[in-house]
Amino acid sequence: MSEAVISIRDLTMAYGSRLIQQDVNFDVMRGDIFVIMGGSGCGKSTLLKHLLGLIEPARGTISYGSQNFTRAGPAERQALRQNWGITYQSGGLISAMTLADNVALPLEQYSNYSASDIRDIVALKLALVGLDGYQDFLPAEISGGMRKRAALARAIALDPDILFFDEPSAGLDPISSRRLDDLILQLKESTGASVVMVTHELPSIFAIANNAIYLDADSKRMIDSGNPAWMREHSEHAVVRQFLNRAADHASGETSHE
Ligand SMILES: Nc1ncnc2c1ncn2[C@@H]1O[C@H](COP(=O)(O)OP(=O)(O)OP(=O)(O)O)[C@@H](O)[C@H]1O
Repeated sequence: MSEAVISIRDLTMAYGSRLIQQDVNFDVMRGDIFVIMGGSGCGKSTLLKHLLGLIEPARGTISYGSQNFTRAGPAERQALRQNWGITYQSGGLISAMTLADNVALPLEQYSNYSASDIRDIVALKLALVGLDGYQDFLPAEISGGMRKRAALARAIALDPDILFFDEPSAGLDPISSRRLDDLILQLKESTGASVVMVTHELPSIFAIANNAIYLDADSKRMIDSGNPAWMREHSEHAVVRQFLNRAADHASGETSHE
């Protein structure tokens, strides 16, 4: 039976007096690969920052399971955060540290594993993302796609329940992007983690997401939610159908010179 891992109720987001989105309601269910969609500037990154507790809601609540995150104190929030793995758009690896040291960082910070256990876990996580043998490389010594995968290895170091991605495939070529999609899907299957992501990569949405919301910049409301493939055909909002049908155009050829 599926259960909600994140519940958003009547969420209004604003920067000071500047309203970004109002009355947003949705649930992320366990095992979802959930995508936050919408045109540029609609508030996708802002919503992700709310989910991570980096920005506080103007109104409404964010809950993780039965815990009200919005009202939680620092200790409770920290406990919840330890169940999250986060990869930022830039990757966020520390450039002066090897991949192994980067992946070891959260383990050293938040677990009680011994040094030798940490070495084993790091090797396992790097192998899971296809970076076996790259332990001693610095981030600058590997490709962009490999850096994204290394960041993913670090995000899964503590076996999180929820993985958050901000534009995971930004800046990647289509093949690396596809490989990252496959990896996210595979990790979701093998770890049972739920995945929440912001992405502009429309082909990725159809490849891996089962659930999504669409934030509309004009009305400043979440105007649709559900399975993206279903929404592409059946959304009652033309703007949502158009947004998702662009994906088919992108996926079907490289002929556009835009
Ligand atoms: N710190 C801030 N202070 C004021 N306004 C902000 C701030 N950060 C973002 N905004 C504004 O909030 C709106 C939503 O921004 P956000 O980055 O969340 O959109 P987005 O949907 O992620 O956009 P994109 O797809 O272009 O990355 C934009 O109009 C942006 O200019």
